[in-house]
Amino acid sequence: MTDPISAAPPPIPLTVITGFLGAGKTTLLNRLLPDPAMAGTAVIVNEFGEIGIDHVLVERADDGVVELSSGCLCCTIRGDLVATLEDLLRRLDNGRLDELRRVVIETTGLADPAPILHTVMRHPYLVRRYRLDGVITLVDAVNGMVTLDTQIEAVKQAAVADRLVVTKSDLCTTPERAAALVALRTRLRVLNPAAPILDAAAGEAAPAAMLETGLWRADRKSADVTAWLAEEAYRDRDAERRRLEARRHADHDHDHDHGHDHDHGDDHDHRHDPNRHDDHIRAFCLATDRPMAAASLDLFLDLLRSAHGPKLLRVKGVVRLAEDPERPLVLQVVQHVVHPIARLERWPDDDRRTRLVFITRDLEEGFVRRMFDAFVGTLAPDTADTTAMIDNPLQISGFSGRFS
Ligand SMILES: Nc1nc2c(ncn2[C@@H]2O[C@H](COP(=O)(O)OP(=O)(O)OP(=O)(O)O)[C@@H](O)[C@H]2O)c(=O)[nH]1
Repeated sequence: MTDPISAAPPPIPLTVITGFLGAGKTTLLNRLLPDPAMAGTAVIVNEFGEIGIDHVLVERADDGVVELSSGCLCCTIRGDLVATLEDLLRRLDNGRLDELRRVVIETTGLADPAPILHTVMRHPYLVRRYRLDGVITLVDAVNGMVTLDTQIEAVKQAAVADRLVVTKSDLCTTPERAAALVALRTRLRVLNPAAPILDAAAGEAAPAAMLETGLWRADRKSADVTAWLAEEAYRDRDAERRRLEARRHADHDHDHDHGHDHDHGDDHDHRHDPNRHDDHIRAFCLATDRPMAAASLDLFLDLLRSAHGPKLLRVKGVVRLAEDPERPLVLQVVQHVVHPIARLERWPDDDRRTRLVFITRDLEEGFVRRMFDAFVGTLAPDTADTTAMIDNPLQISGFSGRFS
């Protein structure tokens, strides 16, 4: 595997901006694009419907805009997305484009970002020329709570984000709305413990806070594994989630006892639905000191992918391979697609453990942890060890030896 750090030309960072309908994606982009830090940025917008208002707004701020107007980016025009990304490279390579320092893709409000990421990760050429920098998800301070209650897509968008941007907090001027904003931020923190939450109205959603969120720092010379994985953020997450759930249920019981009507109009009581989509989302980090054989890693991921692919919203991590422990393998998984990003030349700091961050839907941490322990050789009672799993041909689905 080649190391993209040393390969030339360096891959172009790609940022995906998601957020539910009307969350403020175009508004934020328009505010960002004139910033000198955004020079050399191409924006790919897609339209839902015929009226190209997004296009007009964005084009005013930047010439390098390509509009995709044939439908929703996630389901109908991935071919167009590939063509657009290829065309940008062509224009760069033959000098028609002076520079291409970054590509920003604004998705429709309904889009699941995974297929967009797959488009690049699975394309043999694009994956060498572009690198995913990050997913930025916008959440509306006024409507966000109800959107999260009702739309699983919105929950997934928030869960997989590298940065969360709360918009329209300037409208939270009543005590009720201010309290609802606090509750929304708490909910987002539990849903996605690692992503910083930026307040757009307070000017926090600036390029410096939102870009270069990936593994590589701007100078491309070093990888910041600790910041990328934000492993420590996951440690308190479960306790916080349990605390929140207990409070929600207590409030729910209390409201029932007092016969409250839960329809509060604009102020949207966040406590009214005990079966919220969030309860299906898990975010956790697995770590081990023990080096992992390439075949074990391969098998571990293959088993997870083949049996539970759609439940793996996002996995990212570094792996200490038994065969080459000094050069960590960096990988990223989005649903069923595994993307080994690179082999680093050395560990960037003293922490040389394998660390994998998981964001899952309807996939319990305990299940993944037990499987992981078996593959790294940390045996627990009543758990199959790696040999048993490898010896059982029924378990080996699509074994490919990818990392050996
Ligand atoms: N008060 C306030 N209004 C905002 C803010 N951000 C966006 N808006 C308004 O919210 C509305 C929707 O904003 P857009 O930027 O069009 O939202 P979008 O996410 O691009 O919308 P779609 O493309 O339809 O998904 C517009 O009327 C914006 O002016 C904000 O921070 N504060």
